[in-house]
Amino acid sequence: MMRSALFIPCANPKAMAKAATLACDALIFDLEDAVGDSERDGALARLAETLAGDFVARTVLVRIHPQYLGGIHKALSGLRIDGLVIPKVNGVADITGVAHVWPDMPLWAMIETAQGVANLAEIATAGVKGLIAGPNDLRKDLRSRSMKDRADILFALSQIVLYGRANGLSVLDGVYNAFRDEAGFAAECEQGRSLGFDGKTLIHPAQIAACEVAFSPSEAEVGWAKAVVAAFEGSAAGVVSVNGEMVERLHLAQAHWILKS
Ligand SMILES: CC(C)(COP(=O)(O)OP(=O)(O)OC[C@H]1O[C@@H](n2cnc3c(N)ncnc32)[C@H](O)[C@@H]1OP(=O)(O)O)[C@@H](O)C(=O)NCCC(=O)NCCSC(=O)C[C@H](O)C(=O)O
Ligand SMILES: [Mg+2]
Repeated sequence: MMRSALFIPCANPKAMAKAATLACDALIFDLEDAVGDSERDGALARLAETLAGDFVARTVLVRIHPQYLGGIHKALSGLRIDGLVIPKVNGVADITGVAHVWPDMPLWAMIETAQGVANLAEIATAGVKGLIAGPNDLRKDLRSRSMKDRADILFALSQIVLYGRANGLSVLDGVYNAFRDEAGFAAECEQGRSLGFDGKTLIHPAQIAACEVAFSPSEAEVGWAKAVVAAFEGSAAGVVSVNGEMVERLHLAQAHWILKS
């Protein structure tokens, strides 16, 4: 399960000091956009030091800057990293280039350019473990304006889910920039969950709790799942009725998935 994945800017000593204790599903240590050019060496050294410690989060990812991959590999190889996040993936070459330098490392592709969306079919079959939406870069590339309910990038979000699911990959929604806007964030989590995303990338620790609630089954979903399992118990029927609704065996599989989540 990866419901919540928090970006930690490696150039920020206070944020890095908090990383070990943050109770999100995944941490994404960022060496790309959250690090200024003059901060690069210090950020990398701080990350190497931090990765030597333990974390409450189950999964530790590093978002690389492809331009500096050689130095990043040299500084971090042998340290605990569960996967690399590749930003601005336009096509398969962006993935094979990283895999060549860092073989056997699980890779995640950020889909945040027009080319990335257009080439999703090849990116999703290039051996990556997951896809991550990047709404900020995507809007920049598309020259779109942020619209209500993300109407301007909805097609891309749905394509990310579609190609991810078709290839058995994890799919994470993009960040919500207004980190003090709790209601707006909750609504966007709800939308991401409804679109089919497994979880969401975050920029602030205050977003973790609400995100985990949104991407976990609701009480109503658990109630429905239990009722479906009960309805099929000891029954050989292909279809039954639960609370006035048709339920088929495909719903039983869905119910088991909800109860397992
Ligand atoms: C957005 C922020 C710059 C806000 O920071 P700040 O004003 O310092 O917030 P607070 O005062 O509320 O912070 C309270 C304390 O929490 C720590 N903190 C804040 N954010 C994080 C974090 N992400 N991880 C760990 N700790 C964090 C602060 O240091 C404060 O500590 P203390 O003073 O000791 O109490 C900031 O939240 C931030 O930088 N967020 C992450 C930004 C980032 O990583 N950006 C890159 C990834 S997002 C992206 O690239 C999108 C994608 O690619 C796309 O295209 O869409
Ligand atoms: Mg981006």
